[in-house]
Order: sequence, then C-alpha cells, then structure tokens
Amino acid sequence: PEPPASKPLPKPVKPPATEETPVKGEAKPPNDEDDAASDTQTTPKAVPSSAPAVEVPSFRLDDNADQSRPSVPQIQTSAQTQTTMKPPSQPLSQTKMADSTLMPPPPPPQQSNPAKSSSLMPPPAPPRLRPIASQTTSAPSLAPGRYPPRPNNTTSSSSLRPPPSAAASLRAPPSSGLSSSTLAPTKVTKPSSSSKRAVLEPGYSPLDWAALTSNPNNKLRGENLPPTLIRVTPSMLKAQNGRKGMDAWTSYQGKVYNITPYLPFHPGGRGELLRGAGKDSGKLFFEIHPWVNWDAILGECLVGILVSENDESDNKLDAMD
Ligand code: HEM
Repeated sequence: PEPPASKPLPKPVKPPATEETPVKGEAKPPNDEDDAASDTQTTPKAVPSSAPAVEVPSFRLDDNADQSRPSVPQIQTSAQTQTTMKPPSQPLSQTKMADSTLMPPPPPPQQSNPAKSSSLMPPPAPPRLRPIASQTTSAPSLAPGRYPPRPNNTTSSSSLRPPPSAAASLRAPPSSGLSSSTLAPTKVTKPSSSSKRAVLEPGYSPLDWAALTSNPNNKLRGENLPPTLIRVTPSMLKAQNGRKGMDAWTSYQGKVYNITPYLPFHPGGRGELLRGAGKDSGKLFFEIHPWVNWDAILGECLVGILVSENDESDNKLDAMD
C-alpha cells in the first residue's frame, strides 16, 4: 500500500538511529536526522506525507513475516514497522477510536463506543430533566393562575365554567334535554353538557335583550308604574310573583326589579329565574353565577327600592295603581 515507503532510499547508515526515532514519531522518522536529507528529502518527505497512520498496519503484517531481516535500505521501513509492531496495537486502537468517532461505530470499538455513547448520553439527559422539572414545577403554578379568580360561593358545576363573555353569550345553547329540569348541581367535568342553560327561543339572545333594553320606550319596568322609582315593601314584593297576570319582581341588594321581560332571555331558563320571583334573589344569583353583572342586564327593569313594611303607606298609592 505504500509506494513511497517501498522506494528504497540509500541510507543504510542511519537505520539504527532511526529505529528509535520512528518510535517517537512514525510520521517524521526519515527526515529528522538525515544529513543526506537534501538528497533524499524528496523521497523521505514523500514517505511521511504519504504515510498516515492508516498505512502502518499493512507494514506490520509484512514485518511480522520479515522481522528476521534487518536489510538496510528497507530497514528503515521495516525497522519502523518493527518498532511500530508494538505500537500498532495501540495505534490500531487509536485509529479505530478515531474512526469510531467519525463513523457510526463498527463492532470492535464497542468499548469506546459505549463509553462515548454513555458519555454522550448524560448531556442530553440533564437538559431533558431540567425542562421537565421546570415544566412540572411551573405547570402546577401556572394552572391555578390560568383561570381568573372567582368567588368561592358556588359549589355547583357552574364554578367550572368559563366566565361569561360576549362570545359565550353568542354561543348556541349546547344541549336541549336536561336544561332546567334538575336543580341539584352536580359535580361534572363538562360544563356544557351538565349546564342548566335553557334553549332560548329565536330572538331572545343576549344581544336581543341588549337591543331591547337600549330602547327606553319599551317600559321594561312595567306598564302601570310611574316613571320614577317607587318604594317597594316586602308584602308588595311578595305579591309580584309572576302568577295570575302579575309581573315577577325580585329584589337584589335592596333594589327591586321586574324580571318578567327578561324571563325568555334568561340563559338559565324561565323556571330558574322565577325561583326568585316575589323575594330576594341575591343568594341564588350569587350561588349560580356571581360573575354576572346584574345591573348591566336588568338596569332598565329597575322598579324601585325595597323598603320596610312601615313605609308602605307612603308609596303604596304611588306604586300600585
Ligand atoms: C332566582 C334567580 C336566578 C336563578 C335561580 C338563575 C339560575 C341560572 C342558571 C341555572 C343558569 C344556567 C347556569 C349554567 O348554565 O351553568 C343561569 C344562567 C344565567 N343567568 Fe341566571 N338565574 C337567576 C337570576 C338571574 C338574573 C337576575 C340574571 C340577570 C341579571 C341572570 C343572568 C344569567 C346569565 C347571564 C346566565 C348565563 C351565565 C353564563 O352563561 O355564564 N340570572 N341562571
């Protein structure tokens, strides 16, 4: 395999000295000590340059067979190879090592490979572990913050539902069957399926209600009420329960509202809304949907102010026809 090496150089004298030198550096040997290097420079230079570590093994084989002869011209090569005989085992492993590093590992370097692979394994592992740990740690911390804070009053599934929004209000009612029949709120993962949302008739969407309330001429407070707010006693409120042609009134935070016009618009259904008819709805309201802005929806339905029973005489004539 080495034509340059095979070229015999007229340097019989040097070999002994070179025997040791090759051991030091295989690539260098011929050039270093030669006086005649000037003559032989061409060839020796060619030798080292053309003799990489890969070529060594082939010489070893030859030398093994020819070790007995210390021929001068070839001695250099043979001597080198002889000396390299010992090293070869090492250089071989080194070369294999190098190869294994460069190439997808052959079987022999397995020792080196596993070591390398093992050495390579750890680096990826730590980064993986780190992000995972960070995720695990950060995820739970993010989870609670992900949802907007809400009052803890609600124990029903409605607490799991997302807060109302314009988009949510525009959504079509999810289910038709179990809307308002069951009152007991059960813990359910799916808010939509278990929701008590009622199926609103066409024309009774939140937007429709907003359009309706935007017009003050609609008299959402009631037909026979004065334009000004009235004082409402508990007995008056109780009488306005939505039955027998009476409007349904309810009180909330000391104010009385006529909820009759809102009944077909109430997402929870008429029945749910009527649970507060003739009495205060604050508790029910907060239990179910504390995030709902009552006044924003029923502002135009404000009848008056809830007063004590003693104040009835003053306002009754004004309030009631
Ligand atoms: C006795 C009083 C009331 C009861 C028992 C009641 C009950 C309900 C129920 C069961 C729902 C369905 C909740 C769900 O889908 O999970 C609901 C939704 C709703 N109610 Fe009421 N409600 C009452 C009063 C009111 C009032 C006075 C208003 C308006 C001022 C109102 C506005 C709404 C709104 C906007 C929704 C939809 C909430 C959402 O989609 O997130 N409710 N209500």
